[in-house]
Amino acid sequence: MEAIAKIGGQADLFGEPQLPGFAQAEQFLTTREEQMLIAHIAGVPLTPFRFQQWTGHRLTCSFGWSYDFENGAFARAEPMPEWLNSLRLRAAYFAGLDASELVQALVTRYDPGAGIGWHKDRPVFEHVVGISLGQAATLRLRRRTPTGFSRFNAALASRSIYHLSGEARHDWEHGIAAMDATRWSITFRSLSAKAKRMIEQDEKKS
Ligand SMILES: O=C(O)CCC(=O)C(=O)O
Ligand SMILES: [Fe+2]
Repeated sequence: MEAIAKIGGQADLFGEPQLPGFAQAEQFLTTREEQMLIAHIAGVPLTPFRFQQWTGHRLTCSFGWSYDFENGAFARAEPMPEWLNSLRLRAAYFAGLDASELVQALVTRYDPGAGIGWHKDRPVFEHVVGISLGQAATLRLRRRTPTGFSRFNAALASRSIYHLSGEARHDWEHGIAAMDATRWSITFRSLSAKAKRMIEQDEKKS
């Protein structure tokens, strides 16, 4: 109830509070698909997330495009592996996007004790579509108000999918509290108009 009051009183058919630009669905994957994806991720060269000498317990690998948090470099990365193809198609369909828009995939493993602090995704990206595997988590969102923060929490069940766009993506920060068992996520992203222009200009030069 608190969230409903705080974000302006919108609720869906089931009385669940709504945050504009945030959508999610449970049972997006079967348990077998979840297990297969986790097995594929075991073969991915994940590296610890690093930012200004701070190493998180979070391990990641980018496909398609990568953003280096240490030097701000945005660059082409390894192409997406084939095992992500059908997932990308389905994720795009869920988000109402064309699969060709989802040019980045970030594969993340959160070991026990790992989470992700408050942030907004980098401005080179636009849509964020995330799939959760393993331990359930809570995606926390917040937005500053004159007197404090509006807050919105979304349960990320294993095998569920969410889409961050518009207001939820641009105006709200999000984070995930540390979990006590392993969670994996696969997040697909599209590029922002600004990033597309930047790439076009770079490619004209070369
Ligand atoms: O693990 C997730 O579902 C989301 C993580 C996240 O916010 C990010 O990688 O930007
Ligand atoms: Fe994020």
